[in-house]
Amino acid sequence: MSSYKATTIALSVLAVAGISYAVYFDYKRRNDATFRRKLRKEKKKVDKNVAQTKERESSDAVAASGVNTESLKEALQKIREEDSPTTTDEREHYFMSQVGIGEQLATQGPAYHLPAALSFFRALRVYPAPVELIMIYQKTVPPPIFAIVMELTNLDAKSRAEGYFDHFPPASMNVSVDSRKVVDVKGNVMERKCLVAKKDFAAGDLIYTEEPVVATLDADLEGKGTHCSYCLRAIQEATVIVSEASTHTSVFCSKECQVKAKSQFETLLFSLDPVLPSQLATQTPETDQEARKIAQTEYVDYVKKTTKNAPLLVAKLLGLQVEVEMSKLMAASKREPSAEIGSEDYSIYDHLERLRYLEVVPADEEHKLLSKVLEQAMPGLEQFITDERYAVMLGKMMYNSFGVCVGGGRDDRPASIHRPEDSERTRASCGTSRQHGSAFYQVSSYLTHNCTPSAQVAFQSGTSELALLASKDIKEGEELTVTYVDVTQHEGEALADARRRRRVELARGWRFACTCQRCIVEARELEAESSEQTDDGVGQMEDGSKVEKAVESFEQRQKGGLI
Ligand SMILES: C[S@@+](CC[C@H](N)C(=O)[O-])C[C@H]1O[C@@H](n2cnc3c(N)ncnc32)[C@H](O)[C@@H]1O
Repeated sequence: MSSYKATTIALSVLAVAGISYAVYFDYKRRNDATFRRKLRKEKKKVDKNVAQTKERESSDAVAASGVNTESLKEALQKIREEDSPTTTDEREHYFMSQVGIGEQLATQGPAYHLPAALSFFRALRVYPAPVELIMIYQKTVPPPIFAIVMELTNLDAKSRAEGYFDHFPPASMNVSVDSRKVVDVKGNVMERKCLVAKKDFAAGDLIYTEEPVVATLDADLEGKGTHCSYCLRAIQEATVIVSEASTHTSVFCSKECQVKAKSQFETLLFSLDPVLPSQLATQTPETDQEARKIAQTEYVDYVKKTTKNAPLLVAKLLGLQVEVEMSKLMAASKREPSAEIGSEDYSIYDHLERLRYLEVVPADEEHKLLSKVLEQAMPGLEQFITDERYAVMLGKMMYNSFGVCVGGGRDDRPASIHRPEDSERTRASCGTSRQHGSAFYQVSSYLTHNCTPSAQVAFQSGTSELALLASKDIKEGEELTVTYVDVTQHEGEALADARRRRRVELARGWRFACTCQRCIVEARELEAESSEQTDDGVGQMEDGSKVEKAVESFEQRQKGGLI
């Protein structure tokens, strides 16, 4: 039996590898660090292999295949423009036929190396388990062809990574992401990403509105019947839709919110309904309903007790990802949060991957309880979120989420049960202590902080929809900034105290020392005013860990009555 036939047989077995693989297929292909590590490792091996092969084969034969980076880029572009199969059946059929074509062409000599590799590459693009497939290719596809497949894979990954900010944010939002150099109080130059205006705005103008990717009510409001669990809107008792079966006691303001919540996270996390549509359900083992309910109840009890919102944002993001993959599988719905990004090539995964995050150590039980919920809903799904991945996702939500303050916020939010340094902080101009819930937004997560901001976040529609309003006249190309914390100088508060309060809050929540003009000017003023030490220790820090140390020492000094 030829090695090529072996490829077909091995692949036929793998092609029915199971639905759970398919569900997070795209996710793995794009974001799995192990996959990428393996790719790099494979590439090294392949480069070595190719070098040896090249020595063996006549240079004429290699040249005959006509392969160079430019021709590969051109071929890649053409493949991208081709229609991709959408349903599972179509994918399977497309996959098998491309492998078949690749095998045929591979026997035709060096002149056909490139077309053969292109077919194998097409098959790889739609295969649910790319790592396994590459390993099979490595054993069964002739080395020069395999080398081309790997080169195509690397070029594909590289160009996707580089092209992201050409498509994001969508043009309709009038903003773009830019890298800007900033100088801190010590004169150090740093670079950071920020949002800039793509046209002029007058003070008071609406710059854009943005729906959250995921949002969650504060724990004390969840299930109380006063706010919608999906859009966070305040609701009248008469209009409340109670989801009786929800283990999270969710309530909704409308049928629409209920339906969206159900498809995005309720089904997976807080219900006993099947996660897979009936057409696919036959392919997964039966789940134990009682065990599923217990897992959900334990998880809900935990998140209510911890009163932090980031764990639920992570869980809901997972729900959303499962829904997106399911929709793709079913080809039943085109809904994807990334549709706004303006290119089918990019999705929410690409966005999440690029976000910076806080390094956090999640409570041990938090990840275990969520894993159990996933496992009980769809065995195998828990593997989707490793310890490391969970910590990163949690750090991303903690670093990037906004506090939703409808109508200026509320006065009855329970005080945090955590130590100040462990209390969760969201970017909320009214202060996290007055918010109704937390939400994560794709575009707004790039808004930087300024103590005299150029824009302001508002929730005008009374829901978690974020509106960015110009606080002053803004010129095209100018950085858009908001306040992450309350930057007002309270009545009776000295300038130095107000400055220190907001900077400590920024350092605790986001581990940075604010470099804005107001902070710099005030520092100079305070220095000039008094010969006393005006530095709070927070302003001199260059990296997160040092900022944290400064905060600690600041707190100790505060406790000791030194400041
Ligand atoms: C909350 S993060 C999110 C940024 C973006 N989503 C990302 O992932 O790259 C914003 C970061 O920009 C930097 N930054 C924002 N405003 C700043 C300011 N006024 N002074 C210094 N650094 C600032 C800090 O490092 C801060 O943590």
